[in-house]
Amino acid sequence: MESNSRSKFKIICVFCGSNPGHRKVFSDAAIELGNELVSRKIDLVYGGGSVGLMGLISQKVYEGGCHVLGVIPKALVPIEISGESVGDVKIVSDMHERKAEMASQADAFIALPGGYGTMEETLEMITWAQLGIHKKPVGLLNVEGYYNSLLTLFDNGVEEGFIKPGARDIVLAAPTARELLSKMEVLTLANFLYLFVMFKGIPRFNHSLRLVLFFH
Ligand SMILES: C/C(=C\CNc1ncnc2c1ncn2[C@@H]1O[C@H](COP(=O)(O)O)[C@@H](O)[C@H]1O)CO
Repeated sequence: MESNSRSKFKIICVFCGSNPGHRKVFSDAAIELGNELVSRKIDLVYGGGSVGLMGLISQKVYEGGCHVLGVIPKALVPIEISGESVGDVKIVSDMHERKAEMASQADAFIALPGGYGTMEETLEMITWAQLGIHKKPVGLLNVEGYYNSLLTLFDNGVEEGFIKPGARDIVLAAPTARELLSKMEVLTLANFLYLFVMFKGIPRFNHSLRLVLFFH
């Protein structure tokens, strides 16, 4: 079903498994996220190729009429490695350039279930947010609790003093694509309002509001 309002996001980067996982629920989640992006008219940037969940989501978004950009390092281009991509493909020299390119193109990041590659890419975007390199939301699509143990590890990092409580909030999570995108939209709107009030201000309430927001 098509949504009435345009999303705050024009293009979202999805990290996901180059394998489909053992259970159908993961493929279903990739397809559902693809449908949700299409209904909100959000374009996709991803790792290129047609293997695993990457193939499923890119196909869905492409068929739904949104733009798909695959960013793929030279070494993964041969079709027997990554399969044939849909949409546009940008070939880059290595994995580092791929990540930087995906990060600069996207307004937000979502991780579907995946393996080391997915986790590494997602963790890097979280780290960049922590360092202030970007202010884009990062969401985990926690399909059937796939990311529960990672989220628990983050909580433990806070408990043990390695992750600041504020930095823990960088990571959003939800069990469905719809809920996750809604949470990410709300966060983006809140950040926008925060910046607006900090820099433009609201006449009369200006000073006190700034103080409240600053100490929030
Ligand atoms: C080795 C396998 C497939 C290789 N093909 C890939 N093609 C494109 N991108 C890939 C590939 N493998 C990994 N990636 C990147 O890492 C992420 C997924 O890694 P994961 O370990 O499967 O989570 C993905 O976002 C790509 O950027 C067969 O496994």
